[in-house]
Amino acid sequence: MASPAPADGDNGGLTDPLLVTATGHGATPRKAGLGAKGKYWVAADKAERMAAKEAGGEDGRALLFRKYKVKGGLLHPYRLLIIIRLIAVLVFFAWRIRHNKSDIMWFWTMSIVGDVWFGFSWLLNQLPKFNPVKTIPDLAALKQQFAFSEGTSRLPGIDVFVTTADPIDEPILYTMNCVLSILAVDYPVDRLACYLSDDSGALILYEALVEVGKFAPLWVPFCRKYSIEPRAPESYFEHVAPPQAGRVTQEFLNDYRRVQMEYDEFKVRLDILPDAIRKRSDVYSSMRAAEGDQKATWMANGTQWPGTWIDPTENHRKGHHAPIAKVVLHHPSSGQHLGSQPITESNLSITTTDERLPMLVYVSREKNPSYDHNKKAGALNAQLRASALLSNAQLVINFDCDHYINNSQALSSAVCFMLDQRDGDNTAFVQFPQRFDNVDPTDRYGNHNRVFFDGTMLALNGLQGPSYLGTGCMFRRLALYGIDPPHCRAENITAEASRFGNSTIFLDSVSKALKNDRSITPPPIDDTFLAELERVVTCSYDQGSDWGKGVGYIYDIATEDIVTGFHIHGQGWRSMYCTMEHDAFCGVAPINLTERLHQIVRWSGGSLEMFFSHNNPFIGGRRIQPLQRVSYLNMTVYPVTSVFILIYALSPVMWLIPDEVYIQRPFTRYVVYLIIIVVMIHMIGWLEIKWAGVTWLDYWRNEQFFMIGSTSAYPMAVLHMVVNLLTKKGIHFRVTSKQTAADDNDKFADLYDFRWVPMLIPTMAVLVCNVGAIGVALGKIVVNIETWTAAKKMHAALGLLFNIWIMFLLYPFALAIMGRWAKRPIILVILLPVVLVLVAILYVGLHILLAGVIPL
Ligand SMILES: O=c1ccn([C@@H]2O[C@H](COP(=O)(O)OP(=O)(O)O[C@H]3O[C@H](CO)[C@@H](O)[C@H](O)[C@H]3O)[C@@H](O)[C@H]2O)c(=O)[nH]1
Ligand SMILES: [Mn+2]
Repeated sequence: MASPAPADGDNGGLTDPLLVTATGHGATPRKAGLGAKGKYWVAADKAERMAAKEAGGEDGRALLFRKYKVKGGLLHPYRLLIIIRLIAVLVFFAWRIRHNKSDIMWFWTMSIVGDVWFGFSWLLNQLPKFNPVKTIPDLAALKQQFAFSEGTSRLPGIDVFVTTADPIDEPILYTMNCVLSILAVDYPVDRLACYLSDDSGALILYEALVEVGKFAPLWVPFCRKYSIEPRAPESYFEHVAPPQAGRVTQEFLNDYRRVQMEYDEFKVRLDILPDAIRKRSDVYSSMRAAEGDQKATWMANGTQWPGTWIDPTENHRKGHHAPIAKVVLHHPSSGQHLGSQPITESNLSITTTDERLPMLVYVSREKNPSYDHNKKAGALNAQLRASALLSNAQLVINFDCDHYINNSQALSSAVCFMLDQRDGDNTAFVQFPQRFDNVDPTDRYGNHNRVFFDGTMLALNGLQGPSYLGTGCMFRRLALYGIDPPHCRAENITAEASRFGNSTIFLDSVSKALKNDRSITPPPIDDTFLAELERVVTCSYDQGSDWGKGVGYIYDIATEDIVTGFHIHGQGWRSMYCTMEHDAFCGVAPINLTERLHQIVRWSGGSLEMFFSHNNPFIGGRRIQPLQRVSYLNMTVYPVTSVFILIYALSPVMWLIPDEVYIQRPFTRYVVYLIIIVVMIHMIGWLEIKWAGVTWLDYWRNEQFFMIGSTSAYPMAVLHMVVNLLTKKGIHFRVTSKQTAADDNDKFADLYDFRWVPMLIPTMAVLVCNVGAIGVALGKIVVNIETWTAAKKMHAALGLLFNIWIMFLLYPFALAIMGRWAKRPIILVILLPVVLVLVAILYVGLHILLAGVIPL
């Protein structure tokens, strides 16, 4: 699991998360010893450190992170190999063009186009990786410079946003665990606020938050007192070994049991919420039935819920309801809680522990069928505005509801980058890698995406910075507002209503943000203030302003993340990648193939949409560095590659043609050249996985999933895009289901739950085509073994190599269609040869039967 079991030792049984050395992620334990720096990295900021030391930190700011580059011994061969391959590819093209001999000329021409595209897209992908940089926060320096204790702290405020869109598809328990992990994070409570955006407008989510407000007064001090990790109770109780009597103090044992019991009760209360709300509503509604009221949904205080009702009616359904903003836990300085007393009067034996909690706010923006809600970006922008009115923190960070804080130091770590004396002020956002703890042990569908998170992103970190990836990313509020970075900011910027919308309080908050003149405590929350809070989350607020265009998260695209990051980079800001030895955040990934592919369609579709928008990397983003631009180009056009891959993968169909046909002559040479440049890709990949610190399995899964995606989701996205260009219809945001196959006994039940969707037809076609081709090839060999020349046998063998390679790449897909049978992959190993032999026999039989009729 995500965190190494820390429950032994004598400080109440817990270790300092910063000192944890054995890194772990998901179910696959990583090789120990890779450490923070890894053995292939060396310090890259010695000179800077020396200079800072000599200057004696005159500007009062320390170096708050360390920078590492890849060791010369690995970096130089890596770069050299890239150059050699580039030359090899060019030579290969020249050779092909000079030997333009083929049995099917149109196919030859197409394959040349395909090869040129492969070469080009490889270059787009490879060039930005020339100079990977790893940056690691120096928390000790931060703690030394900025006092953490309340009252004296000079740390900037952080507003944390959580988004949820559905209480069923996105289980409430996950969302509440996310919220609890935020409330318990190690950061000054008066400088932290948590906002939950609920796009379903369901009372149940609000009441679940109220329950959190009752359980948190126990959970948070418990975490603080014993330095609990992770601070999401579900993960803590489920995955961390329980303390054993005798090995920990009695006090810890007692507190642990107490908190665990209360947590179980908290879960029960969450479970009965739907029933409780329904029963209460029935009672109230029957009392009011005489007054002719509809069957409303009622809150505990006897008022009607302004959001979605259990029995939806006009103005009270998911896509149509009033704006709601409710403070669940007030700012600690106000010293009041919302009617909710902590569960018991006598808490833990927490005499010395700080019991205060950060502010917690529920927001459900208004919904109306006549407005476009702009999906997640719309929700985040509503939170951005609501939080500006209440806490207006300098920094904001957002989480998907299925992610939680796994390392309580994560927020402070991101702050290290923002406050660093080097480029801190020009850093717009700090992105963390995404980690998942529900992925099957061998990561069948490449959910961990290590090659991307640990390779590509470190590469970008050496340029202008990683792209924004949607969750676990801390922003500077001003950067999100579309303000230029300090190094190129105009003087006297004013907050205009035409740009930010016409709320005076909001505009005032922008001016304050610009002057960095904020107060820690929120304004008094009276009725006028609450009305304004709700007004900034109405549908119409965005209208006629720059929200979603140059202000806030960007609209009109299936994926707001890449484009929002692009826009910010385009203004000249930089970003930083924050890797921590003990993973900062952890989330849930779709391990079901169909769900996973839907997610991929959205991502790749969003990329293409970006390419065909004014945010196209060729024309947009005026201050983007050249190589960073190349990388954005790669991120937006990569799905196109799949069209060529799909054609190639279907080409073995040629085995069915009776004659010998060669796409390129001389064939043997062609294949040998091809093998050389393909092998070189993997040699580069091999060096890459070394510096990225990922395993061969990670690399291989990545290759496999790219093949599966290239025959399903990516071409689907391309198709979507074509339709989109013709009809102007965007891709629908289908929230990734967090639970499909429910099975209490099998954590990975989803893996074996296979559902057909049309986009899988090409994948199936490729599989059938390759199995058929290998079978027919075997048959041909049997029939012709006597007559074939050595050269011909060689050609057959080389052709087959390609087919077999495709089969290996499609292996996870083959497992997917086996459904539950895939629990024993051995079946496939037996079944496949049987099928191949059957096809071969069929071919031989047909050959004998029809010998005189048609030439086979
Ligand atoms: O109308 C909407 C739709 C989605 N969401 C939220 O958006 C988040 C991401 O949705 P999810 O279905 O979980 O998407 P994933 O594919 O798991 O998310 C990945 O891909 C998204 C981009 O497509 C990124 O924004 C995410 O951060 C990234 O984790 C969730 O918290 C949702 O509740 C909303 O708030 N409102
Ligand atoms: Mn998700």
